[in-house]
Amino acid sequence: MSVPEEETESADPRAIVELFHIQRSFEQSGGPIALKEVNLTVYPGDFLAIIGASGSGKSTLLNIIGLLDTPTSGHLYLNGIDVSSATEKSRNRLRSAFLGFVFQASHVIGRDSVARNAALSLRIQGVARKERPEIVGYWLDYFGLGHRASSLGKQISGGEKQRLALARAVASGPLLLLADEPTGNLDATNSELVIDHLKQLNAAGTTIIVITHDPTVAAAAKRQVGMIDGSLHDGNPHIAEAEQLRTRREGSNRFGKRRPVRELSDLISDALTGISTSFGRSILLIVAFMLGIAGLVASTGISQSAATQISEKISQSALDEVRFSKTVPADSPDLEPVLQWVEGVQSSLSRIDGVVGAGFKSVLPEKAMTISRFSPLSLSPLPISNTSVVMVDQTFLSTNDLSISPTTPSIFATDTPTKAAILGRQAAEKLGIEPKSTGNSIWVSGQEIPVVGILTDSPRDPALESAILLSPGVAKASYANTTIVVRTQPGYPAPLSNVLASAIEPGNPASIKINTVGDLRTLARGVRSDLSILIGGVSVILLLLAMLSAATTMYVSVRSRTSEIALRRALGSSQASIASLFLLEGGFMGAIGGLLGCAAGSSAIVIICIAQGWSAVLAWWWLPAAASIGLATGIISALVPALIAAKQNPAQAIRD
Ligand SMILES: Nc1ncnc2c1ncn2[C@@H]1O[C@H](COP(=O)(O)OP(=O)(O)OP(=O)(O)O)[C@@H](O)[C@H]1O
Repeated sequence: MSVPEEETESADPRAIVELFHIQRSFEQSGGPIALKEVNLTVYPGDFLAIIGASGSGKSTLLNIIGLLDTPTSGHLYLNGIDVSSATEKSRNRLRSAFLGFVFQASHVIGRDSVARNAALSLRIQGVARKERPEIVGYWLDYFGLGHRASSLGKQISGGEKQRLALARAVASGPLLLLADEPTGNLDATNSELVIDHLKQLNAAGTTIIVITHDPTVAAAAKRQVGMIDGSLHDGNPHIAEAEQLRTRREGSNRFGKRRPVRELSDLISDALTGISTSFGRSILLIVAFMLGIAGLVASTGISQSAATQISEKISQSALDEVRFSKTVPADSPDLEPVLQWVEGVQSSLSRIDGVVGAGFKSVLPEKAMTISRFSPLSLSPLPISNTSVVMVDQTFLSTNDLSISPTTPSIFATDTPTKAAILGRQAAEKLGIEPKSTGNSIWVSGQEIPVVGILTDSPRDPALESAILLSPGVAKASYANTTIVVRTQPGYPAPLSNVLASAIEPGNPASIKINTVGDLRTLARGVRSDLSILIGGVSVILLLLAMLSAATTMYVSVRSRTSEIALRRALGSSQASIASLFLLEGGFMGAIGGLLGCAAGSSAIVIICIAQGWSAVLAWWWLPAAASIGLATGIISALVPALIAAKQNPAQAIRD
């Protein structure tokens, strides 16, 4: 923007507003040249009416004087300061310190009280909380609204709203009051009231520029200028007792100079009011965050509880158990040689110090046999699935602390040809066999096998409670995963694991794979992390969905609050404080969702653990962690809506 040197020098130090060759063109956005070479000087104490036909450029001029819009070229001075190229930040500060606005629409915030609406400009200006009631009280009384102070903005009449807009505009003590069609929406009586108030304010020292179609308003002003097609007519400077009036601004000056204070509590209370206004919308968002975070908490807690459970059981076995397995060649799947090998191993182990007993366990692949409750000949078989089938021997049963009802049967010895089955508690349930009933049998690959007992508890190997245990000989073949579980005296597993392989297979110790409990601990950790990855993954997806829906809802909310945002900007709110308002709203909803999610997730953990008979793992720090995650996700989802709100053009938004 280039301005001739002499014009810059000609700035009149007594003027409150000076415009030199101001142009505003909307040609780039397909619009007209709204202002052409406008020159205007306004002195303190002036009451200037700008009159003109619709579309002549009045609002554009007022927006430029009010620093809501920038001219395409020309120079603008406010109170002697060249603001033509002022930064966004100083324009905000100048608006808040020097200017008051009244628009055709009163832009009263319906959900806030009348007093809170009137205090908006003071909050933005940074007037301390404790000083506000006196100022607000004075101006509400001045405009005849003292008795409505605690009513909601939406409860007062149109005339009262416009007087409230006047109170809000002058409460911050502006040097210059800009009014854009202030009586445009009012009936004759209310228009008269507003005109009287404008006159009184001017008489008390407030400089006023009003744009209007209304001849009564124009007549009330001390000076009128016409606007035709973007040019001012009779816009010559008119000095109105400038020096006396400069010192006569009674109402605005009565409260003296104030040091601005940024009250965080204002931002917080604005954000909370925003949340409570659209209560239903806020509740839905909070529930969305709650579900995501409840899932995260539950996944952490359930996987930790499960892992603790497994670890406890493994720790029990840690002191007195070694497992080893031998790979059976795939081309020799016959059971007989395996059983002979097991017997040989058992007899050599019985000579080793510290060995209490060595049981045999072979997990049979599900596909190798069909299991059903009834004879496949009498009924079409309804094979059960997802149940592991394990072949075990007598020693395994007696050395693994199993609780079997009615009693531990002795017919599982490897040298006894008897075929029998013991059903894990959960497998019996699946097959429809009552725990206390006797004389049952099941069908395994077409042969009837009597059920000799129900396994009610297996603390060392909990997986057996959902398995079917068969005696040796039921299956025709053995399979690759045959394990010998050696129960030792306490403290023996470690030294034994070093010597077992060569004691059993002196010729080929490498064919024996020893599993110490340490390996199982790694397995338990693996189980825990797999479980938490699975549940945690689902929760993260839930949380992302919550963020997406929060972002969409907040975007809609920004769109519906255009007028409020524009008003705040007009009163001097910075882009950053508009953005922080929405970020804080998102953050609050996220944090509340996080706290509720923590409560819901912890309850889920407790319920699941009680049902499983586990001890629940809960930690106090989940509460602050969940609140922080909620806060962070809430803020992240509010980012885009907050940026959109902050970037809103106030001049455009006021028109909308
Ligand atoms: N953001 C914009 N983009 C394009 N054109 C615009 C924009 N703002 C204003 N205009 C145009 O500039 C011209 C002047 O508009 P302005 O609103 O200042 O007139 P006005 O005298 O205040 O009219 P009214 O009395 O009806 O409010 C109009 O032709 C208008 O369409």
